[in-house]
Amino acid sequence: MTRTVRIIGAPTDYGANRRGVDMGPSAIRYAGLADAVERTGANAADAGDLFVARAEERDPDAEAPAGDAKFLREVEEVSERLAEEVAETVADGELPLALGGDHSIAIGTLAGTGRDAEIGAVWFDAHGDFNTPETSPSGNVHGMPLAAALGRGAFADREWAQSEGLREENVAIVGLRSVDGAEREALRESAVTVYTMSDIDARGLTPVVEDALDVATDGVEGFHVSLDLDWLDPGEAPGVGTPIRGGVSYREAHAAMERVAARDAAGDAVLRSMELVEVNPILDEHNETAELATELAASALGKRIL
Ligand SMILES: NC(=[NH2+])NCCC[C@H](N)C(=O)O
Ligand SMILES: [Mn+2]
Ligand SMILES: [Mn+2]
Repeated sequence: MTRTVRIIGAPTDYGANRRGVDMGPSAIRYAGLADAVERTGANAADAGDLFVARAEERDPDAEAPAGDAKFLREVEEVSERLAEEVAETVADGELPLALGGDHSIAIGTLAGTGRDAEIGAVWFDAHGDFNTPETSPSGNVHGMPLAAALGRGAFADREWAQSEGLREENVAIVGLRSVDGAEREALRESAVTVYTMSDIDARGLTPVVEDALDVATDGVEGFHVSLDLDWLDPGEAPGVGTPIRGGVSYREAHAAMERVAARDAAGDAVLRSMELVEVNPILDEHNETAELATELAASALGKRIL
């Protein structure tokens, strides 16, 4: 049976400090995402963009009180819409491919994909995104979605943010190289598995990604792949808001996505949902980061060289 990939745009920048990332879905579509998906042998169905109130219409009083996250009410609205759409897509037997927008959209994706099943997640990112409103130095929600989905800190009583079927034991972060002080402590005492850039340097990419996939597929029905384009080195992916030197190469990124596809094909726990986030076309060079996002999605969905 041919798989259908439903493309869902979430053009938001409420979780980040930078304008422009809300144009990510347009840039990724312009780079040829639907065609690239179809060349993997899947059907591509584009569900269009979710409604996101324009930043110009932001309520100036929406700025969070000290110690809370910025634009959390706006993030909640977008998350609820996205969760609904993702849950519906999964219920229809299709694979949701969400396009950010900043990484706060993962709150909605994970809430939706974890609604009626035990799931795992692999987080390909330079950052841990494990802050909470209490620990965040910036107040930006794109540094918090993993903690939010797991109901940590101030997210404990925010049900909309939580992913019912996701447990820390089934979460793996790959390629971490930028982490804040209190975020580091939180990661250390959590049950999340972290593979840093040093682990990739010491062991090589493939075994690290295989281990991460073991974590994310252990005893669950399916796994989510969250791909923050700042996971790659800024030389390969310049169009991101929070670039960090020393990221993975073009080839390593493709190799990782090919491991995802292989694990999906093995069928013990299938690829259930995916998202491409943090592409900022204003900071990009000739749309190369959006093109890269498109290529990497194709590799994760089974595109092969031969
Ligand atoms: N998804 C991202 N690009 N996150 C960047 C987070 C940066 C920083 N750790 C913060 O919490 O503000
Ligand atoms: Mn990041
Ligand atoms: Mn991120």
